Amino acid sequence: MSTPHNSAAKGQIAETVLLPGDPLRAKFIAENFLTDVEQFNTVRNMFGYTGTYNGKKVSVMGTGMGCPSIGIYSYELIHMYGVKNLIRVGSCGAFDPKLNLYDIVLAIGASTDSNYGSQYKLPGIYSATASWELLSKAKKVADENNITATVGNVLTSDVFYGDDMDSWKSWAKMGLLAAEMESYALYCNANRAGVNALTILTVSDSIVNQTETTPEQREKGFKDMMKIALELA
Ligand SMILES: O=P(O)(O)O[C@H]1O[C@H](CO)[C@@H](O)[C@H]1O
Ligand SMILES: O=c1cc[nH]c(=O)[nH]1
Repeated sequence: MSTPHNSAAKGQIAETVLLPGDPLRAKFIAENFLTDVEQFNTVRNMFGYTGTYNGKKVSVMGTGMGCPSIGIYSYELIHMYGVKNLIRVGSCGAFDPKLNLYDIVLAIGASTDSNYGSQYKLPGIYSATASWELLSKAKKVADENNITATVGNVLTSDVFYGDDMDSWKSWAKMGLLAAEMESYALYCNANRAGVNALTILTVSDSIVNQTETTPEQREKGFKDMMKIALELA
């Protein structure tokens, strides 16, 4: 079997899949953290791999950027490939001044300016939330490994270069920690289907402090994020 976007055969994808936005980050994870790696997808260069971590089968696949893109890939992973645990490993821009570069954020919920949730025709506004099972385990792994991980609400935005570059301040007033572009759609798809999803983010820049990571810092932060995500498999 295959889909318009994924050439994997049924059974080639593990029940737990790590989902970076960048397909090259998927390649990096497969090459540096997994053994016995098999590539299952190259369609649109959205690389997907399955391998082994600590004796457990785990997959990793890029999602692209934004709700429509992760919406497609996560839907297919859940409904066509039987994936049960979807763990986004992404970067974010921090609103909270207490967040340092390459700190980890565990997104307990995602607020949004996206219209993704309108498809469900709900009589109100949906709060998209993470799997408690994955979230509590991720926090435990972080604590045990002395990794600073802040749990909170994030903004999933449809825009990276918004017309109003100060709009983040209104979200920050509501306690949101950081901005990224995919978690709301991921959580909607997972919750609608009754499977588990969690977003783990590395702070790649601070919108409030006007700072950004060097490549070296990014590498360290991203490694912490991978460690937490892979321990959930
Ligand atoms: O690093 P990734 O996972 O792509 O995540 C963030 O980076 C991209 C924007 O540069 C958006 O996809 C945003 O969510
Ligand atoms: O500022 C940022 C950084 C990463 N990802 C985003 O969506 N925004």
